Amino acid sequence: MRKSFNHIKVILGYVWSSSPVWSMANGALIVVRGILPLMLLYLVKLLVDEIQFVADLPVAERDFDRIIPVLIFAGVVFLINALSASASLLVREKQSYVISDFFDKLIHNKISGLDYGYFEHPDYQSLFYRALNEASFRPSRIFYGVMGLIQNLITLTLMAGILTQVHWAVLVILLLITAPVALIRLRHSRKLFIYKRDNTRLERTVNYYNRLITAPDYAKEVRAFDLGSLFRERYLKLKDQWRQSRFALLLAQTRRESLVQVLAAIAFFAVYGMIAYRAFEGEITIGEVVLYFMALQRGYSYLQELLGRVAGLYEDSLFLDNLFEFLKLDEGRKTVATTTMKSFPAPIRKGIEFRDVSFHYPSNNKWILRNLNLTIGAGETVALVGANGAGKSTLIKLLNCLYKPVEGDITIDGVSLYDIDPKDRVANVSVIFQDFILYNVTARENIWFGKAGQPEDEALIRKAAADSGIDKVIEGFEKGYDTTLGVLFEGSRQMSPGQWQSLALARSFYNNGQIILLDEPTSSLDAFMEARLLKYIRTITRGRTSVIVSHRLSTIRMADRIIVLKDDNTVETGTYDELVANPNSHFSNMLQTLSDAIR
Ligand SMILES: Nc1ncnc2c1ncn2[C@@H]1O[C@H](COP(=O)(O)OP(=O)(O)OP(=O)(O)O)[C@@H](O)[C@H]1O
Repeated sequence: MRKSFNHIKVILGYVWSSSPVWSMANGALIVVRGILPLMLLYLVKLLVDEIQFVADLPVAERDFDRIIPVLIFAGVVFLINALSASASLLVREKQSYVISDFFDKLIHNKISGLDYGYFEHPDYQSLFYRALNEASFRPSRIFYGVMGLIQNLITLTLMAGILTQVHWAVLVILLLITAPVALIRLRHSRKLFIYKRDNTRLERTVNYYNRLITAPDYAKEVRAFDLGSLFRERYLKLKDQWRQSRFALLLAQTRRESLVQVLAAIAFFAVYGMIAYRAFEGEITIGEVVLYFMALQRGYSYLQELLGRVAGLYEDSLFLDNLFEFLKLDEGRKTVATTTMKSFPAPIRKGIEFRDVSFHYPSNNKWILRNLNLTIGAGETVALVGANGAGKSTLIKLLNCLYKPVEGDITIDGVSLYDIDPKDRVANVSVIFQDFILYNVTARENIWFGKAGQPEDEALIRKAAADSGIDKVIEGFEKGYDTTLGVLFEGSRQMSPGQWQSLALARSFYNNGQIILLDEPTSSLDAFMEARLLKYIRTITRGRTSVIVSHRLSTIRMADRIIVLKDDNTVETGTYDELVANPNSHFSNMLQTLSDAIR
């Protein structure tokens, strides 16, 4: 409970700091809307008593004008009540935008600063899923829950004044019949939280199959292998499993609640009976009977609402655990204080050095690289080769600081790569990953994203497109560089995988960094495009320090030097001619195996 209370306090602090004016407007409306129901009740009582009084007068003395002021007053209060309801909706909507923007920013900033490793680690997927799902709506709900609670408290306190006029015991009875339901709900909230936490994986699997069935990325293969019915079956089976245990929880709660509701109804009618009896005895007026009946009925529903809100708040605060757990994740990139960050060496004089680098992924202790020592000289172009799974892409990820070596260090001109200001590094390293992104934005933006920190440079964009050979394709579109690419949006134009790869290359050319990292840059290109591109890669890598991962001989031959990553975590390096001339080299064995296979 204490933890929940603290969570709520933190969220309210966030909300207040993000929107003090809207919070005050909301608060004022809450007070008004807390008092108005009671005023309405009193006006009904007043009206009934006035009507009764006038009706009891001899016919000649009856004067309807007596009732008119009360009617007008009731009308005004009614109008204020209705207007305040509309204003409250508007203010809530507006403030919910501010709250949602605030938390989106908090989460987006956090997620952008997180180490890349979290995204590839299965253990964190469920935490991300829960945090991102909960964070979107729980904070607003907590704020409005607290606001509603205050409104209920104001109304109930005033209502309690009326109800004690019937009998002091009425309040106790009301509390006794509503408290058990609230306790049942509190227990259910906790169970629901534990259920959701323990079943995140199941819920994610259900969503995964839903995506496999519905998302465009999978549509081709799902049809080609006729996987639709299999996935639908799995989806329904898992969803049913997920829903059944959730329904069982709800059923248990409903059973307990129903029992308590029966007792509540009995107590309720006993109090109604008491009021009716006092009216029968002439102790109270008909107006008072109406007032008490309505106050009792409203008091009961407000009290239920209030305790329901307490349970809701408790539930929301439990779920906030997910958000806070997520916000507490380490931001590896921030471990180096901004003041001690170094600049990227410009120009690079010595080159890149791997000093005793060992690496395994956080989710698996198997070494991918072990005691790796190698240098890539300034201005040198090396081809990184090796069998599938040898660790080539991993090495590219390390050079991009997506991971840090478990042991050893990678330096540029002696400066640890991890001490360099990330912004400076991004500006100096051009990269194309094996699994590059197909951005569904315009062709121009697709290229500009290579250096989005600076304004678009039209001439450079066109040059990068021409150098990667995608210019003719883009110019062939009706809207040229303004054409939205992909299949997601109306009026878009789709390109072939090879064309997308050329575009991704244009993006990395546009970045124009001192270091160029290309992970299988020509894997989807046809022989002509590849030949053309190799010529250009040779030009842009001249004078730049480049690492090119490739399985293609044509690309490998182009490099100044070849680094072969072997399965036993050792490396072999030399020029193409040196490695081929050495019959014992791993590289020449690879080539031999290849030519035997072709023969
Ligand atoms: N995120 C990850 N978590 C755990 N292990 C991983 C992860 N990514 C890759 N691996 C493992 O690391 C090893 C090296 O993978 P990497 O992608 O670097 O190989 P590669 O040489 O680029 O292969 P390919 O030629 O197929 O592209 C593989 O055994 C792979 O299973």
